[in-house]
Amino acid sequence: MGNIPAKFLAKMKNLLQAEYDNFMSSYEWPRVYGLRLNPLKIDADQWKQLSPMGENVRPVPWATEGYYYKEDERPGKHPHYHAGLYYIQEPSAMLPVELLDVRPGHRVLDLCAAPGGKTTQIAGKLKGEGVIVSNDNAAERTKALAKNIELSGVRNAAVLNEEPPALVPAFREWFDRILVDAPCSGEGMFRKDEGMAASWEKHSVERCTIMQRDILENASAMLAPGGLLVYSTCTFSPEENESQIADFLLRHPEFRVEEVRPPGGISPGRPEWIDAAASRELGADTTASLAGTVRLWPHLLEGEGHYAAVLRKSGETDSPRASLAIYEETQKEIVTPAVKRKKDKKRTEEARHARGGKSAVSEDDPISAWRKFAAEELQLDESAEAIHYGSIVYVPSVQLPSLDRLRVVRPGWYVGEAKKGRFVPSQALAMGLKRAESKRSISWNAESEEIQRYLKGETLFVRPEEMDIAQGAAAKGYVLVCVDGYPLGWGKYVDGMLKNELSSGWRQI
Ligand SMILES: C[S@@+](CC[C@H](N)C(=O)[O-])C[C@H]1O[C@@H](n2cnc3c(N)ncnc32)[C@H](O)[C@@H]1O
Repeated sequence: MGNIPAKFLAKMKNLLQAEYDNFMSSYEWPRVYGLRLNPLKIDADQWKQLSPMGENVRPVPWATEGYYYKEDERPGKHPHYHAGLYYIQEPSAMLPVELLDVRPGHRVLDLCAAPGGKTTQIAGKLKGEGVIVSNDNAAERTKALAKNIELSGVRNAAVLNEEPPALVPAFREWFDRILVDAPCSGEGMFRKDEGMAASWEKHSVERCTIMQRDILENASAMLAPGGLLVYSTCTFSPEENESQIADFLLRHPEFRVEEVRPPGGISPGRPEWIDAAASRELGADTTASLAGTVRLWPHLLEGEGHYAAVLRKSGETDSPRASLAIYEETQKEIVTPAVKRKKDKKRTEEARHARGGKSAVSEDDPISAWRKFAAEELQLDESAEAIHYGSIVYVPSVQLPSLDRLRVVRPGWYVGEAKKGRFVPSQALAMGLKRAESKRSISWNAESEEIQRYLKGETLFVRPEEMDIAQGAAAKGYVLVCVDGYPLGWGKYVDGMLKNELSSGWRQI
């Protein structure tokens, strides 16, 4: 680890004193690898029965669905990865969402979300109820974010590409839970990613501190009274951690630190590292409460360096929206045909805007095309209203506030596109379905040649009796192709041939 900046090492020596040598020894240790099971698809018992890998993993102490695996297992190459059964995630990075106390029905904002590790973890905790609004200000990175959401089969997410101040007017005090997994100087990642060490000077601590302050400021305005905000970084610098929270608490007396007592070698925050003037201004009790934030040290646990703080906003007691349906009812607008025409036109404009100005070709009534497809090809127990942006159809899980003037990547579950009077189902639809929700499906096991060939994009030859076909449905048509019963994508069956409909970006060449 010759390229760790000397300035960083000197700072750590000064902070850690007697503990410094121990800390430094962690750079010599091998990296650990983690994956998180996706509870929207599978639980631990089912996975262990299905996969030999399930026998060789160890649980991550602070993450319900987290496991350590050995590098040579290469789970990212396995068909179960392509079916979204798990997400590969650094073990320490699994903690912030565990602290967010997400419950089904919550409205959750993941403000700095790409590439989506924590968003997919949040979605698992929502169990399909409520909504996760997932935002990142880097347009390019929102592509990976949307793909990971789709891979995980999440139906109740919206993806935005905005600067936080632009979100505030639409979402003021709207969220029950907010995660700020902040851009940071990345000091905790030097062992995992040597590139982070090389770019440390560029992403200077000072620059990051200013960005984080602004992001937190906007996040606080979007949190409902009584709600929880978790702030996390993958860096050691006190300026981006305890001092950032101290500074926030000084500006926001309506927030307090909620003490974390996690298991597994996780350490308390270090109030003694904030500067004396801030400490005096905060007062002894609030300063001491910073010990209730947490640090993950690579020399004290199996994971990289992280920091997390849980902040509660004062106000009425927070609870999941037990009466969500009633609440949503009160939010519904009365839509007359004239209002609908106006809204459709506005959505088409938004779609054009979201695609960087390219014109969206609007087909004749994409919603009817979707409904017809759903009735003919699916067995969905859904009454949710679909919306369309041009020819593309989405199913939002709850009614969001108006997204006018926002850069919208996905306003809801992207189910497909109306094309010349046909409806073409999306990869996201396939991944979000359970096998039984498609009228036609076929499944092979993970080791089969058919699965390898399907993932490469090849056409397969199948007999109708190999497929599961709902009573009354014809053999010809869209087939949900599954591995061990979990969807991988679409095929189209005609006369003994299964044409491969796996989207090009999802194929394994
Ligand atoms: C630590 S990464 C997030 C990792 C992500 N939470 C996950 O678990 O996969 C920080 C992210 O913040 C984004 N970001 C930086 N500045 C931002 C801002 N002002 N508003 C929103 N996102 C921002 C970056 O593009 C980056 O994707």
